[in-house]
Amino acid sequence: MSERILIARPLTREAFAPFGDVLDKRAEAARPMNSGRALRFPALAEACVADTDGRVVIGFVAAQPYAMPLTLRLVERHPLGSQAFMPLNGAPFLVVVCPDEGDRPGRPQAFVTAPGQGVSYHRGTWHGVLTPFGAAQDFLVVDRGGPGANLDEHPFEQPWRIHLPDAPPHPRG
Ligand SMILES: NC(=O)N[C@@H](O)C(=O)O
Ligand code: NI
Repeated sequence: MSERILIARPLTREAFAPFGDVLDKRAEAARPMNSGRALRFPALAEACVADTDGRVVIGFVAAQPYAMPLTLRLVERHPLGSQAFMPLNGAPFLVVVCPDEGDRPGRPQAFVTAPGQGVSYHRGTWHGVLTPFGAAQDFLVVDRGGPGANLDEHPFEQPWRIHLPDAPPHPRG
């Protein structure tokens, strides 16, 4: 069976809207604060928890890079809360999401963030795990803490090979 190949495309708010929010201060009207010595971008997204036992937590992830093209073998979702990743450096990273089709992930969609962008997955969005490439990357993560099962995983019978844009699936020539 031939490989299933996907080419990632640049992340846009519109394309990502069914899956989550793009954290991008450029898309927000800034408000001056502290007597104008600082600018606040008030709400890039809203963190949510779906249950009273949950709470929103802020964490830190030091993530190792993945080789590209990525072999995507599994996606996951968090049914009890949203999950946001904001890189602490200006490097892009790979984001893979899937629509939900009858409680199973549909065809993946792959995106590459612009430098300085982060993402916040809506509660229950199927997504690949955090995927830096090229170099290790640190992230702030905002998601749900608390008791209960907040992780569903779905392994693919056949993996996907995900290529970065303008990286041909097969070398030319
Ligand atoms: N498990 C965890 O904190 N990370 C994953 O959910 C992920 O999306 O990378
Ligand atoms: Ni996750």
